[in-house]
Amino acid sequence: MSIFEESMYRLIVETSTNLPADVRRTIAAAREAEDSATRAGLSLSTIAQNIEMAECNVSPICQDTGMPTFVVHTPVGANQIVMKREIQNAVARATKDGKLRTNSVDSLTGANTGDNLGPGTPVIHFEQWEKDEIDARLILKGGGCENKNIQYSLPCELEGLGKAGRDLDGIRKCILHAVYQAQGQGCSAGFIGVGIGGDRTTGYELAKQQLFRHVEDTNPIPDLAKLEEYVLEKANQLGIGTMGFGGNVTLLGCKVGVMNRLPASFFVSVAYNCWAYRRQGVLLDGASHEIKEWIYESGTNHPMNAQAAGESASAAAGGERREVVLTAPLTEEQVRSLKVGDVVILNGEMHTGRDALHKHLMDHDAPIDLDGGVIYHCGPVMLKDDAGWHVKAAGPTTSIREEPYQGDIMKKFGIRAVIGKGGMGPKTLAALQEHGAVYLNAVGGAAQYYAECIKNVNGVDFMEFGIPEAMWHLQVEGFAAIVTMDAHGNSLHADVDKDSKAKLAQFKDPVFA
Ligand SMILES: O=C(O)C[C@H](O)C(=O)O
Ligand code: SF4
Repeated sequence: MSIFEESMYRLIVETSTNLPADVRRTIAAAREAEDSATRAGLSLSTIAQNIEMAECNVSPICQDTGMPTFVVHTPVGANQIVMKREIQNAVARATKDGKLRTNSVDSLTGANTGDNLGPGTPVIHFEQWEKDEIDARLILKGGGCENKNIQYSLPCELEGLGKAGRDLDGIRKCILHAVYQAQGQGCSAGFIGVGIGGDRTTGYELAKQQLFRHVEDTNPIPDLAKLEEYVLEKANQLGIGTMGFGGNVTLLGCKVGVMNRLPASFFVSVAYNCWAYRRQGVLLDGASHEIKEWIYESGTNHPMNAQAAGESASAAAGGERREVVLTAPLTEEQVRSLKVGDVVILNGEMHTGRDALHKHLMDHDAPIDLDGGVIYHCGPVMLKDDAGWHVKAAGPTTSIREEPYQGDIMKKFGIRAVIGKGGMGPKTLAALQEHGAVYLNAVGGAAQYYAECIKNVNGVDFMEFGIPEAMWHLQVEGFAAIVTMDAHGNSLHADVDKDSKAKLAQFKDPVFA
């Protein structure tokens, strides 16, 4: 393997497994701002613990290692064709080693290429510059937060905020709205990159470029520096909180860039990144291709103090929060006794199922008996050796994508609990009540934390859907999640959405007139 390929491999592993210092400091500050006994506080403790576990296990912080996106600056005359091939080799190797999930899926057939290579993946942008070194940066941005990106075409009408015109104040409204519409589904608290101007394509590119800025930098354009500061302060008054559980911290960073536009177009493009904000970079010697320095300060010397705080949080929560230990399969009576806010500690078997499985089960039988069963919206990272399959990372995926199917499938197979993140909609809520089932919200991104609860892989069906979409039968012990939708018609997600929408309306009046 060439030195360049080896350096790219190290960049991938570091990005996927070790959150940099600036991101860690911001998450640590968020923990300070939340009462540790609240749902948001408990989730932040889990997140802190997960960050440390990922570094220690050298395993993915989150199971969704995203669309690997490289931005590489090379000296004039460097052979970019060879570099591209070597980056692809490094991606395939990191996938084989379980540092990246198999994330490249044929859009027409659904077939997973298995090595993260295929048309359009990974994304590699080259740029020449007049320096001797190579600057290679990588961002691993997952699909759940990518789905919460949004592009506004000004002027427009925004719910809660009214008219957004073609000026700084209209831009302000779009950005606040972008945070509101993401709710907890992109694993808040998040970071946003904003691109003002460009066309639809370059606007989004500019927004993503902002995610390569340092969290603690200051925008060189004074108006934008003020806007960034304003958004960070006000977005945190929306009360969406970590995972959309409600709380004081909703946004961890806001970076805004600007470029020229066409007279007819005025786009504001927003790239939403979850707390698992994985980006790193290396400066390589132009001749040897050895790593000279890392671009973002390493997280290694910034422990999250997860253990101590985690313990005190659960001790504090003990008094106020009902904790219910259950073993699957579950009975209707057990799940009907649960209420929003209860913490469920689950033991026994659960079955993963996401987009391909839900679609399939609508008009096919299940390969196993799901009566009283627990479905986990999860696409894990799995590795196989002589002893069988091992779970390398296994946090929840965004549940709302299964909204068209979930209620029907629950009733058809007698499923009693669904675990995921971000909550589900009115159709599922009605089915929970009618049939007797609950929705449990796990902490999004906490892929190492949950992987440790999985004690055995009992089996797998539908491997033809690819590793993330297959139905894994997992034996768990002490799997903790919070009831956020119960069988009595209550949904924490609906409540937080309604409250935050009312709060959004406070920011209707012009600020940057
Ligand atoms: O695909 C996944 O595992 C998770 C995804 O990033 C999500 O946030 O829904
Ligand atoms: S599950 Fe959450 S933390 Fe992981 S990539 Fe998706 S949005 Fe990010």
